[in-house]
Amino acid sequence: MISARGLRKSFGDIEAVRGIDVEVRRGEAFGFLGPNGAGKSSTMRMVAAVSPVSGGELRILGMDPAVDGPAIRGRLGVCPQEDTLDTELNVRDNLYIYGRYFGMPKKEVRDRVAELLDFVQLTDKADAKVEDLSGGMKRRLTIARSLVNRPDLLLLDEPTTGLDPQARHVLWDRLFRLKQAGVTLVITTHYMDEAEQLCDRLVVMDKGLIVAEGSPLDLIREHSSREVAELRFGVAAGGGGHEAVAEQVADLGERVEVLPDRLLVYSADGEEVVAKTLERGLRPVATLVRRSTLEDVFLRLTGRTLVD
Ligand SMILES: Nc1ncnc2c1ncn2[C@@H]1O[C@H](COP(=O)(O)OP(=O)(O)OP(=O)(O)O)[C@@H](O)[C@H]1O
Repeated sequence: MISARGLRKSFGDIEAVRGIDVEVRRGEAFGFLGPNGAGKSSTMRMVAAVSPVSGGELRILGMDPAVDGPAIRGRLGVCPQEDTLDTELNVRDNLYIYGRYFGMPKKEVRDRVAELLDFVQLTDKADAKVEDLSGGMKRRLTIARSLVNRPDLLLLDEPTTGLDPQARHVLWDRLFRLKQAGVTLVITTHYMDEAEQLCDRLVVMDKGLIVAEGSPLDLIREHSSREVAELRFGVAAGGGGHEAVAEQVADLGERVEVLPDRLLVYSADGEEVVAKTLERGLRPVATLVRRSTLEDVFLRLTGRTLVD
């Protein structure tokens, strides 16, 4: 569906995307995971054929965006980072106008709008003003709008940023259903839980480059341990702070990361790390044992957290 080789994007001196290779296959949910400024949106805008490629090669649905931009845009669904709904129009008309824009006959658009309102669970809001919708409803309406032309490929730029947990879950459920219906999804996110929930495969981006690629599970297996023991010490406990304690527990795991407020000890058995820490007379004020996540993968590969 998408094939990129050495893809680049520059804005003057700023190199937002510095040569990336990506293959997105039909029917998969593919993610671009990375912190703010990693180059995800810049990549997405090139894939949406709305921002010219600065270097390398890009094919979308087998076409070259420099030549076939309008044809590509006609077959894509795009859900941008910011809602760009028409606040003058009600919910139904936001979809209707969009369908007409694609040149669909009136009757067909009306049927499609009804179908989409049902899909995004906004049928009872059809006559409501956009400004009266919650953030989650607006996002769902934006997704419905991006589906008007029955795209094979749907691009979602940070679909759940700013939504509360419940609204995020509702949205994830809708996206999951789209995937089941055979729509290829490309998602950018800086939420590792979103990437884990939705993506079959993903690339981890940092500073315009891809630093890792694979399924969420493979990436975790490859770059992290099974479990992580998080140890938080009081300021006085270690004398030299978490750095000093880190040296005393370094042999308990495969690796230790020192964050400003806690230590992360990577090991196959986190409970054992906690037990041995206590045996050594160290007294953390809080402990937590959890499984490794994509956040740990990102920390391992870049030395930073996704929200840095
Ligand atoms: N139109 C633009 N003009 C100048 N610089 C830009 C432009 N768009 C993006 N950039 C810069 O390119 C880099 C990558 O930005 P981009 O928006 O692609 O990252 P991102 O991973 O999507 O981050 P975010 O999550 O904040 O959207 C950043 O340094 C950004 O400031």
